Amino acid sequence: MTEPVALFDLDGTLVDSAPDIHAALDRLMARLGRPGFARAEVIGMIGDGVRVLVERALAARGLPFDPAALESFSADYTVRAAEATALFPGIAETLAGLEAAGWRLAVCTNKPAAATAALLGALGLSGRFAAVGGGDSFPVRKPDPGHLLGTLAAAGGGTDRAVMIGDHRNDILAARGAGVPSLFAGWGYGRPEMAEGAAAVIDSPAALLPALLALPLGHGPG
Ligand SMILES: O=C(O)COP(=O)(O)O
Ligand SMILES: [Mg+2]
Repeated sequence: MTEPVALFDLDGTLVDSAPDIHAALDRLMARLGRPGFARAEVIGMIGDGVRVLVERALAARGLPFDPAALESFSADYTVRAAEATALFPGIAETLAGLEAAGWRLAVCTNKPAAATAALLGALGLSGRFAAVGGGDSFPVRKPDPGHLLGTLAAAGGGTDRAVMIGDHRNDILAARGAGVPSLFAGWGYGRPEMAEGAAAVIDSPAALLPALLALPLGHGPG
């Protein structure tokens, strides 16, 4: 039997990345001669991938979508994604605890693969994950279950022994579509109503490890 797989969302679940996303959006706005944003506005724009993020930011400043702005944001953000971004407190212990319990770890994020790889590398997490599925790794992305299923397959796992942990409606919907249970990361960027359909809402990373280990994920390896 394959090992259980924990599929983690990235932004707002493993890492507090809003400061660097915010800074990169403000730099884009400065280049366009527009004012920057408040942190809460930026947090409300995160979750549907970089194209939608830039689209929302431009729209908030009365500007139409522009592929050049998207390219400009992406080039800047990818090399500066880890300036202020860190794991949420308690996440490192959660990952270590899962590994010690024989779980495989994976990342399923709508953040593009290049920025994801740069960020995980800067945080010293490269190699900790059996698979990393970015927002442009597959033809589809969350909430499409194909993103989760593709990441899970790359991690060598099966839907009978996997769980998705995420802070956005898209994470919960992708899991439901894939037939995988999900836990809602209450410490993240999503609004409480986005948890609908999750097996449970977890309030802090410290509470995540016991919740994961208590899940009935088929029969254990031994
Ligand atoms: O890039 C986004 O919009 C969100 O990324 P996430 O899927 O890791 O939360
Ligand atoms: Mg997220």
